[in-house]
Amino acid sequence: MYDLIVETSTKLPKDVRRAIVKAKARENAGTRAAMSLDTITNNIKMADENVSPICQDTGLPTFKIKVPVGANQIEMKKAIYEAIAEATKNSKLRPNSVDSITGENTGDNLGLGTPVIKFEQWENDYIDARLILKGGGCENKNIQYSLPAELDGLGRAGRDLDGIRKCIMHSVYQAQGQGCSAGFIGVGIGGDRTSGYELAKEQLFRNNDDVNENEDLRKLEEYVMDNANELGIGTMGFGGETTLLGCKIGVINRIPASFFVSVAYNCWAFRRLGVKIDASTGSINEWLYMEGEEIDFTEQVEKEAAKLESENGPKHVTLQAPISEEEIRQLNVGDVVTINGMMYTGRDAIHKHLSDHDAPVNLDGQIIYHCGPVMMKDEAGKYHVKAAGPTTSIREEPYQGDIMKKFGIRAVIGKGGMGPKTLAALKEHGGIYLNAIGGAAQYYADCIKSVEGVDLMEFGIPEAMWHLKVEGFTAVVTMDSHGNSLHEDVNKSSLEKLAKFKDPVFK
Ligand SMILES: O=C(O)C[C@H](O)C(=O)O
Ligand code: SF4
Repeated sequence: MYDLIVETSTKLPKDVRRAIVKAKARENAGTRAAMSLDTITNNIKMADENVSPICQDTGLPTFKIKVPVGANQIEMKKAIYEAIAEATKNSKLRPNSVDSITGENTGDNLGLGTPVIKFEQWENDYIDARLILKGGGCENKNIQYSLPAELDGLGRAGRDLDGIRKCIMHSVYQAQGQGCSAGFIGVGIGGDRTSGYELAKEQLFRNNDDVNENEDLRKLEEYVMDNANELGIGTMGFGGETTLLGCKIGVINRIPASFFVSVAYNCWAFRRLGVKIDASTGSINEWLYMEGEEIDFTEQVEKEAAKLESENGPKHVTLQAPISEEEIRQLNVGDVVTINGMMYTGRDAIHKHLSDHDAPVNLDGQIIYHCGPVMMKDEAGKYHVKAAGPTTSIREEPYQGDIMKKFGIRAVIGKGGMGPKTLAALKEHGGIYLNAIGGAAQYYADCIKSVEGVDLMEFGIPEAMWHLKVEGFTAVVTMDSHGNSLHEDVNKSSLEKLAKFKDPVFK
């Protein structure tokens, strides 16, 4: 179980790698989407080499285990709990289990409801154990439709295959870049609100290259894969050719009055693996999702480096805090910014705290990074960053603008963009929003040269305010101080494109 957890957190399965490489081939060199995919492939390679988490959000570990009749599930649960605690201690998982009401972090990923373990008996004599580590940003973009429904851009979605088609297209649109697109979706048709989502998540365990045995669903999967990319949302919501990397659809019966279509959205960092285990010895006999072509990311990364040197990319600016208002006003959406010097992490707990407390450090002219890192404390008590990509910024929308103005913060780094309240504050106060590449936790951890301090540790490791010294930390300006937002633009254009899918396709 320990090996399964470590491999799942640090190595993407082969089918997922192939989907990412295909996406790369579709993007034009030099575009934001291509640059993001370069960072993503580089990150996958670094996670392989460092045996460290691909993304800092190691999610809610969810195990699906098929056991021979008579296997002791109580003993197996105990083994899983032990392995989870051990993997957390060794920084292969971020401590991710928090009390829902107080926010207190248990520190070892164990607690009420975590991890999720589902057993099923079967007639075979071996154990099939599968694990998915699905992070919070993409989980928040799951969506459930109750048909009939009125959908933005698409109009009426009725209780038939075409209504289902509309729901699926809409689900990709509503996720925008916030679930770290390009993503994979699992769709569950039917059931109740619980079993529908369950079915949707089960689809994520299918091999991305398989073919649906149900003829209607096969056609629907192919339709979605052929058309969703036309929404133009692209990697990280930057615009681009690839928005969706996989679509798997399942169906179960429903009761007459209910008609649910449930969609589970998974980021590109699609961490799910499985093993076949000998039921008598406990040894691993086979790894799953490992068939087919192996992608050599080392070769990929070298090719990109050569390509980049020969190209004129977007405007490139280097910043070091404290940043002046004048420097900020010179930046525009699309500029690429490289940061050297200090930045401070702050996510949900910090933003709420700062809204009615003083800051523990002087934030005038400083940079806030929406990030909950994986940390390791060495024997001398010094912290080291093991994984540190951005978190979804929109959660801080109610606080961000006020906090920037209150403390004089000049730049915020996160992913997925922010809303109109923050955009107005950036204009009024002189601030920028920088979009880092979601999930690229190894890439950014490598840019962090030292941990200079930490405040508010009582909020737990992911939520504390870490003082980070960085070098060469690169992100894109997606909201500037002149009222421009790439996120607003992509949202608007993708809604227009969504409306093109209004007419019936499946009669
Ligand atoms: O919690 C995190 O670090 C990130 C989260 O998975 C997100 O996508 O926002
Ligand atoms: S940060 Fe992005 S890649 Fe990581 S778990 Fe969240 S959605 Fe997935």
